[in-house]
Amino acid sequence: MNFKRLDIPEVILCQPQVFGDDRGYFSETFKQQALDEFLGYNINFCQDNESKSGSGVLRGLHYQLPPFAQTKLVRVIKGRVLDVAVDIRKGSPTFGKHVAIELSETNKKQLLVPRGFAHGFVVLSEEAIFLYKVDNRYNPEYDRGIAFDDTALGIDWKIDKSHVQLSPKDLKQPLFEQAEVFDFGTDPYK
Ligand SMILES: Cc1cn([C@H]2C[C@H](O)[C@@H](COP(=O)(O)OP(=O)(O)O[C@H]3O[C@@H](C)C(=O)[C@@H](O)[C@H]3O)O2)c(=O)[nH]c1=O
Repeated sequence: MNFKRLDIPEVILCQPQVFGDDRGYFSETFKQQALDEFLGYNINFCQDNESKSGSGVLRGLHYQLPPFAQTKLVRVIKGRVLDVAVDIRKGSPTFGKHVAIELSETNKKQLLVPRGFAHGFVVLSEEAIFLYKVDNRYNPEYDRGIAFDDTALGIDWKIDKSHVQLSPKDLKQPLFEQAEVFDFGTDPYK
């Protein structure tokens, strides 16, 4: 597994090694020790999630407030998505900035999205199956969102807005300015 810090350095691109042969391929998709060594400490993932979505489905932007904030390790096993992480850590030098990266069944890239980031993705293929680990359990009372199309965030979702499909919840998410943000401290993974 190779790790690379992105423009917001706490967001980490994880690229697994793939061993192809006549049978197909083998790949380690998660290795606790490798991640711990890269970060210098341990993230305790406690829940695995999977979602399937059709073309144009956009889920996000979502986050949970402390004490239920979540680190997410996300990947795609079918299709391709544009994945976005927005820094909502009050006081952060990159507050309000985002990273966007294509994740697909072909490139096998994974994104480590820290606590204190709002996360979302849009499906660019006919269908996508999205898998992710989280390090804190789901708690709907602490679940929050931000409007994906808030111009203050300036996210290019690489898809015509008329093709975007949202859940009823995501249709009425607040603007970033109105969103509940929090000081997540200096170490977003802890
Ligand atoms: C996220 C989640 C949802 N649910 C339930 C609640 C609801 O009935 C149903 C669908 O929930 P949602 O509409 O919130 O699902 P979804 O829009 O897929 O929410 C997800 O979006 C992506 C972008 C994320 O980053 C995730 O953390 C999560 O917020 O599943 C759980 O039981 N556990 C969970 O961990």
